[in-house]
Parts: sequence; C-alpha cells; structure tokens
Amino acid sequence: MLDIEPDFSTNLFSHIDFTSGAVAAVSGGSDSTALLLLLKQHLDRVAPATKLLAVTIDHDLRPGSAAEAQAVARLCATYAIPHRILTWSGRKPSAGLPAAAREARYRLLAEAARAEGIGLILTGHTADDQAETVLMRQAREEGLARDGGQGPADTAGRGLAGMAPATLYDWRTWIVRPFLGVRRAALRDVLRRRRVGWADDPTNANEAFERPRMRATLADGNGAQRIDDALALAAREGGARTRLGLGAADLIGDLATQPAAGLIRLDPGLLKAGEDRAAVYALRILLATTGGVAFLPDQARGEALFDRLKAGFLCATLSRTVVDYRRAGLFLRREARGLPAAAAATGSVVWDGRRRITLNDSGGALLIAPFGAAAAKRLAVSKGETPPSLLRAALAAEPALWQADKCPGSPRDGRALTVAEARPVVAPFARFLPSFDLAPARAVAGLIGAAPLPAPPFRGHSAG
Ligand SMILES: Nc1ncnc2c1ncn2[C@@H]1O[C@H](COP(=O)(O)OP(=O)(O)OP(=O)(O)O)[C@@H](O)[C@H]1O
Repeated sequence: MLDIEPDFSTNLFSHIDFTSGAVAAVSGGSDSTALLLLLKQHLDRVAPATKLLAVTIDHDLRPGSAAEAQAVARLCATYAIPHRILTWSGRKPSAGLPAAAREARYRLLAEAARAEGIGLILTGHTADDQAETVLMRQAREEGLARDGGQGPADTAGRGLAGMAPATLYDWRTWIVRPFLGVRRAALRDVLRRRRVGWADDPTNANEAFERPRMRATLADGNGAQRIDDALALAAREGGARTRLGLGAADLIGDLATQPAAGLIRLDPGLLKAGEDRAAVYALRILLATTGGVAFLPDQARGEALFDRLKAGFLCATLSRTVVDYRRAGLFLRREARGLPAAAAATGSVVWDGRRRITLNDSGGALLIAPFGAAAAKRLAVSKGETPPSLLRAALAAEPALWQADKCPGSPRDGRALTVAEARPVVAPFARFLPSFDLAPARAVAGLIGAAPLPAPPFRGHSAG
C-alpha cells in the first residue's frame, strides 16, 4: 500500500505518459477531488506545459447534481484548472441505471477528451473500489455455483482481476486509474490537511444498489483484512490473466490466418498446443471477433467446444460464428442468420459489430446490406487451398453498398473503396479493452487488419 506523504504524487503519476494531455474525471467526491489536486501538483512540478482539463458529468439523476458540478467548477477556478460540465441528457432507463450511467459517463468523458485532442482520462478509483469490485464478482460467482450454474471456472482469471490499471475506450482513449493501490481514507486525509471539502453522493450509501451493500459489509472489524485479501487476489488474478492473454496472442500469431475478409483459418495444431487454457482463450476471443459480439462466449461453452474439436471434424455455431472443422483446416466465419437488415449508408457506423464503415462522401441513395449468398455465388473465387464454398459463405456475410437491387461495390471490388471504407473491428475489445488483454487484442487486430492500437499510456509502455 502506498504511504500518503505530501510529495507522494510522484509515486502515483510518474509512470504515466502525459504527452497527449490529461482529462481528470472529477465527480466532486473525495477520491476524484484528491486526484485533481495531486495531479495538478505533480504536473506543475514535472510538466507544467501539460494540457489538463477537469470534466464533471452531471448525470441529472438527483436534484443537487448541478450544484455539485458547480462546486467542482469553483474549485477548479481556484487552482486555474480549465473545467467543463457535461450533462447526461438522454433517456434514463428504469432497470440497470448504474450501468447506463457509467456508459454515458465514459462516452461523455471521451468526447470531452477528443474535442481537446487529449488521449488520456484519469479517474479516482481507489483500492476500496477495487476490493468491492472483486468481492462483488466473487459473491456473484459463489451464488452461481450454489445455484448449480457455472461457478469460478466461468470467470477465473478474468473477473477476479478487478479493474485494470488502464483501459482503452473506443480503441482510442486511455482511461488510467492511478489510485487502485491507495485507500480512500488516505486520500481524505490529504484533503483534510489541505482544508478542501468534498461532496458525499447519497447514492453511495443507498443499499438498494449492490456496491453500497458490499461497502457496508466492509465497514466492520474484519473489513480491513478482507480488503487486503481482495487486493492480493486481484493482483494474482490480474497477473494470471495477462499471462493467459500473452499465451493466446502467441497462438493467434503462430496458428491463425485470414484467407479472406470474414474468414479465419486456425491450424489444427491449436488443438494439441499443450496449453489448453491459452488455446481456449484464443478460440473464445476469435469467436467473438468473427461473430461481432462484445462479450466472449463463456468459459464452459468455450471448453466444451474445444473438447469436441479435439475429438474430430465438426460444424457448430457459437457467438454467431460458424466453426467448421474439416480436412482443409479449422475455419471460423459469421453465421448467415441475424445479419443487419439493409439500412441507409451515412457517415461512420459500426456494422454488425464487425466493420467500421466510413463513407467518404454522402453516398447518395446507397444502402448497406449483406453481400448475400446469391451475389456471392455469382462471383468467381480462386481455387486455392481454401474451399470455395467457405470463401463464398464468408463473403456473403460481408457488408456491401447497394443501389436499388444492384450492388455497386462488393467487399472485394475496388470501386467500393472509393465510396466507403469497411475496417474490421475487434468486437470483444472495441468498446473497453482492459490492459490485461492488450496482447491478444493486438494479435487479433494484426490478423484481421483492424486499426493499430494507440501506444499504451505508461512510460516504457508496460500496461498490464
Ligand atoms: N459524475 C462524474 N463526473 C466525472 N467523473 C466521475 C463522475 N462519477 C464518477 N467519476 C469518475 O469515476 C471514478 C469512480 O467513480 P465512483 O462512482 O466510484 O466515484 P464517486 O463516489 O462518484 O466519486 P469519488 O470517486 O470522487 O469519491 C471517480 O473517482 C471519478 O474519477
């Protein structure tokens, strides 16, 4: 645990690369207020020219939220820190409110960063938050196991790693959490010493929500020990997950190829690589990527499929992906079912979770729709090592631009590129990429031709 001394901010921030500036996400609570002051102190000392912007999201969920945001604005004015307030004005769902608020918060924070050309957001998540996260996930797993569902094996090495020290948002903005090893009480001591107040969000004490319930259980005599144990568990699991990801990345680099857009071939050597856990992880990541699904298929299904593949040739579907194991190899492609309906082609959209389509001009009256089996059948495909039927099936599920019932540009037709660019997206990591998974994300991006990852936000580039 880091000791909080007046100049401890060096320990907390010196490993972070501030070249592209920083957004401090400040709710006005104790942790993010401490983040703001300590970060400002650090930058003033070591890099005063760094562009620093404080951003407060007004979720507009409680009567006092606008006034709290104004209080942050006043504090920022005192320290001459530029500050913006962004309001979540969208429809508020009745179920899953914390998740929706979090989604809106990160979207708005990232928009504010991008508008200033800043690639880095810092949040005030603490060791207490980390311990709560790990213990909540553990409690959910135990509940699942008790109910006869998939228990620890389901998330082992993933969920219990807790929050990553850095997460890439939308494949372009880094979210860094420098306080994951610092207790909230220590941050509050810093604020008290400086006579700076903070707001206490009543939602944090509302035991209708899971996190405040967990927080309440940690307030008794055992709490400190349970927090320390949870942090130790998170550290072990984070390391295990990073190693698992490195193993999966090596397998993807060595054994996966892309014979055509939307078609991945795995060398059957994957089934006897001797490192089943990494191989199953690689398979799950590639399934989600091929199917355009944001979540990996669960561990149990991944393992079951892997075991069936080991037993011999098969054709099965998981995560919207057809797994076709035959003499020519082990192939993955998007299933034909449930592809997006034809839609007007405008601006930049993520299509089917798999392709970012960017129109270079207005596109006129064009539609984006799957290329389709009929059009794919008419196309000549080369007779190489890959069975033509598989090439056609993958092509049929690719996006194409349509005018009336004619297709002006197929995915393999040069003309399409003058109108639109369809860049593959690494679906499971496109929105949130925890630093634990950087290696497999990079390997998959290289395999399918997705945009390269931005440099990690740490000096010397070690994130994980
Ligand atoms: N409304 C908000 N505006 C800006 N950033 C926020 C907001 N809510 C949360 N954050 C960021 O996310 C981090 C974790 O959020 P969490 O909800 O745990 O914090 P909080 O209890 O609202 O406030 P704090 O962490 O400052 O005590 C905060 O430290 C802050 O960096």
